[in-house]
Amino acid sequence: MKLTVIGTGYVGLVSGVCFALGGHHVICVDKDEEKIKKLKQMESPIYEPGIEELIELNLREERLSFSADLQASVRRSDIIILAVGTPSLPNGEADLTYIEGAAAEIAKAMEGHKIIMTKSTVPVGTNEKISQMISKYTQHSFDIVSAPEFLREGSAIRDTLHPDRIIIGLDNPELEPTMRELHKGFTENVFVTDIRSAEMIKYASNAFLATKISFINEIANICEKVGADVTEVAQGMGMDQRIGSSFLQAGIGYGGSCFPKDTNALIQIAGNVDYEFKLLKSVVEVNKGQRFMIISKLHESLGSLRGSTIGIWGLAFKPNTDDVREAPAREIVEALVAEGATVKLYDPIAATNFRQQYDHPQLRWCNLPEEAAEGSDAVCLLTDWSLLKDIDLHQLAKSMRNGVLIDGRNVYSKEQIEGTGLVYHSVGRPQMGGLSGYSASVAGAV
Ligand SMILES: NC(=O)C1=CN([C@@H]2O[C@H](COP(=O)(O)OP(=O)(O)OC[C@H]3O[C@@H](n4cnc5c(N)ncnc54)[C@H](O)[C@@H]3O)[C@@H](O)[C@H]2O)C=CC1
Ligand SMILES: O=C(O)[C@H]1O[C@H](OP(=O)(O)OP(=O)(O)OC[C@H]2O[C@@H](n3ccc(=O)[nH]c3=O)[C@H](O)[C@@H]2O)[C@H](O)[C@@H](O)[C@@H]1O
Repeated sequence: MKLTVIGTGYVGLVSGVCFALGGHHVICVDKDEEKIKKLKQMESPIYEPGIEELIELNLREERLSFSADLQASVRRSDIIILAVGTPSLPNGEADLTYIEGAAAEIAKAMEGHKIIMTKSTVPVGTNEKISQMISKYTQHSFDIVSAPEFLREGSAIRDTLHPDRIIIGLDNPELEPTMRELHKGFTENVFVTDIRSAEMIKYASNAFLATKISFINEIANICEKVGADVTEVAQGMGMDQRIGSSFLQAGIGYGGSCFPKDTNALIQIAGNVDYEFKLLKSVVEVNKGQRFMIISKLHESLGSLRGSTIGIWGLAFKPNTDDVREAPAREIVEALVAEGATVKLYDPIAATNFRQQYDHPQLRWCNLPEEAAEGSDAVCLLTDWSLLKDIDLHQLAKSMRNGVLIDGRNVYSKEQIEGTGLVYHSVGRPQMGGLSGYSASVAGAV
């Protein structure tokens, strides 16, 4: 089939590349000409493991091309896939400006029948609005399909090629065979439903996953007070198949371009029909507070942070991505700066993106985790990059001014910490190491 994918972000680029791998002819379009220029040189504008190899393979086999010309690409394709951003407006609602802009352009380009498939996450009823909008600009016939995307950044290619399920929302049943054919080879698990239900499945899924995270984080906070270990609790809970073991990893809360935005959007979708989604509001509140436990734990160990040096390991909202949108690191670093700390930052991939969004004279940029730790009073691990698991913790303790390690993602085991001399705080697990001598040394330094 001939496809145009509009938007070469995390969803559009990965989908385009994977559809090309499935044997379709794909044009990936973006209005950002810099991105298109890079892509034509086989350079990915986003960091996603494996993407550049697949771009190269598909270009070589002439199934994939890149273009900034939306209208010409639409004319050459049968199926147009919308994968543009739907960021949050200040009131939490989804901003549909990019969707509307792209829809208008598609309509103006149409010279015959097209199938328009929405992969962007859009509020219930949006596909109907897209349909009305397109009808305003063209006399040609078209079909609308809602095909929400469930990939995760960092494992986007695997998630796309082997999804748990594919959701297809349509109101013209004749489209079903074409949609099954399009996704052939990815999974047999294709669930066909109406458009509004498909739109809702996307928000409900993200909201449910966010709820699991806030739930386990509250359990973690209680564990700390009653002397239980949340990793043991989560493991024991997860053995019940009705609960499942995934998304029960306690930590500093969820970030990223989707959970924060989509939970707020669903609260608004409910609010627009006079329904107060109380549970989801609490999930969001719990998540907002959770990241600041890093600051409380620093206070517990160090007292005032004025004049202290704090190392930060991890700026991305999760490992294996360069995405810093809504990363918990941002608010934590800002709070440390406001409290008068010098902050030494390290991230293997996301530092450039973070620095473009936030920089300050109190920040020091480091190329290695050891560099961020050296001479610091405390190190806070905010992203569970796998390379951090193998750090020599004995050496770490020796290189720091005060060996406080705050592990916001429960990366280290008790065995790894024992004997290092580190004062170790994690989330929902017992603290290890003493505080002796520390408070006195900070008091002396201030
Ligand atoms: N990032 C993720 O992991 C996931 C995102 N989603 C949803 O997919 C959608 C896209 O998300 P991302 O890929 O993260 O966005 P992104 O912001 O990384 O990429 C969107 C791209 O669309 C381009 N664009 C905007 N308007 C355009 C137009 N008229 N013509 C051509 N290009 C245009 C932008 O220049 C940008 O490159 C959002 O609705 C998001 O909620 C869904 C599942 C996963
Ligand atoms: O709609 C979207 O954009 C996507 O949002 C999430 O994917 P993503 O944001 O890429 O990453 P996740 O792996 O879900 O992690 C999100 C956040 O939750 C945190 N998290 C995740 C799992 C967990 O157990 N605990 C936890 O704190 C992560 O650290 C991260 O900050 C969903 O998992 C995808 O299915 C969905 O397609």
